[in-house]
Amino acid sequence: MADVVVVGAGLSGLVCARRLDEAGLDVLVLEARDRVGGRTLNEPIGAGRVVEMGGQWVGPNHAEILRVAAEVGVDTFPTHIAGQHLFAHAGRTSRYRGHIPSRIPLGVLDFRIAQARLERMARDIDLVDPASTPLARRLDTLTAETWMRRHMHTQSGRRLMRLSIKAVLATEPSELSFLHWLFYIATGGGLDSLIRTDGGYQQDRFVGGSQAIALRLADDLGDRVRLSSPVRRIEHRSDGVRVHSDAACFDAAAVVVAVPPHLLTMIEFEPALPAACNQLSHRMPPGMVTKFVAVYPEPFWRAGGLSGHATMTDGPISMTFDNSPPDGSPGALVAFALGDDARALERLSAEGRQEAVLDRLVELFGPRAADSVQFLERCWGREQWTRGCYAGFFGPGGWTSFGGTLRRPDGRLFWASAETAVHAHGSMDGAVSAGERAAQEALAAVGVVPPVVR
Ligand SMILES: Cc1cc2nc3c(=O)[nH]c(=O)nc-3n(C[C@H](O)[C@H](O)[C@H](O)COP(=O)(O)OP(=O)(O)OC[C@H]3O[C@@H](n4cnc5c(N)ncnc54)[C@H](O)[C@@H]3O)c2cc1C
Repeated sequence: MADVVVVGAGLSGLVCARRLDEAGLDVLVLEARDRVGGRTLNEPIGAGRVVEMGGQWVGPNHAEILRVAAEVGVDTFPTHIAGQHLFAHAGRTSRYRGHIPSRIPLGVLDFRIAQARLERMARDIDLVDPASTPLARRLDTLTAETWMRRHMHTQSGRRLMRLSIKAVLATEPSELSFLHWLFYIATGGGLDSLIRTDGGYQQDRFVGGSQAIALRLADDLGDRVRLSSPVRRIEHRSDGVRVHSDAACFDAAAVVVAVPPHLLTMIEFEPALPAACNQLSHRMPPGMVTKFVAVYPEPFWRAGGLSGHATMTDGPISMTFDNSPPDGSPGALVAFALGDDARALERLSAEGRQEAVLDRLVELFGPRAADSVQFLERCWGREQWTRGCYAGFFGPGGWTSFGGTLRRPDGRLFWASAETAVHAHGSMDGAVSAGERAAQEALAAVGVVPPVVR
């Protein structure tokens, strides 16, 4: 019998298990996939180099993931951003510097005024319980799209704001609760912090790829991590839990479920979860993102004075970055298809998607972009054990009806995952802090430390 079973070997579950292990508990991690890391994933691009197909960037305010990376000996390096960026809008591509394209001054002004207003409103958000923010219900029943239509005055400004929302949450503003958008701005330390490279969320990457952190955490835990062990059923009683996976069935004093809320529908609970918790699992859908990486012998765009970063308001991809390894060899461009664009690309064959993405890269970076030596794609909506990314978000009414159950323990059941984080919600940093918090709760439940005061 283990003290605690952790379901899911993403960053959240692995960090939780590490803390429980450090406290002297007997811990077991059950992972559905045949690998660890969940939404972080490295793909080889030759000569021992990798690119990240899942979460990859960290910013200066991501202290939790940076601390864990340092603990397991994974360094960071700056995202390559030197040079001019590209902005493709209304059929024309132009160059710019800074982090907002300046070609459409009225649109930029409209965007900046809206940003200031959003950041003012975000300062009032109660991060621990957004539903108790003043006027929460009113904010929660609006979509971000409705707010933009009411409060922004130019089509180009709205297109910039739509692009920012898609880039940050991988969802359409029409699907998103306005309260969730404000919460996300607050949890990320402001809109600039969310969209910036220097000084923001995209500032740094991990040497050897972000999945290296999960791989090292799992190495340290050794055979206490069981792969290919999807958890199908959890029986929970006042004196313990029984966790049924495809591999075996395990008894423990407590269980930490470290999977995103929408995947709870794939686990049977006995007795059934409270109604609000059951419903929450249907009310926090993930965004939709397909990530493409085109690999080249060298980062040829740098010689032309380009950074490799491009933003586009008219699809089929919305942004690109230079994703080459630290020494720039080989060259790699990462491209993101987000929300409806990613859904539209799913209707094409793999060859059709590759052609559509490379054609767009050629329009942006010139004919050499057609000559990729390797082309990778990862549609996270197609992944059985993820089903969409970057993270779960709330649509209209979600926070005020279901937010209160997001991380509330139920007897011997505890909840982790990036979606349960207060700070840097939905990110790798959030995954780590949620894992640490759930570990503290589980330790209190088995009597190792006093209960956590929330
Ligand atoms: C394309 C993409 C880009 C992103 N970009 C960034 C970024 O640049 N910076 C950033 O900070 N974040 C980014 N993110 C988000 C970040 O990767 C995630 O928030 C974080 O990795 C989530 O960790 P987690 O442990 O909470 O969840 P997950 O990584 O999803 O881990 C959950 C684990 O549980 C397993 N599982 C699910 N169901 C079961 C079951 N029934 N039984 C057993 N195991 C189960 C899954 O296989 C998975 O391994 C991105 C994500 C994606 C996909």
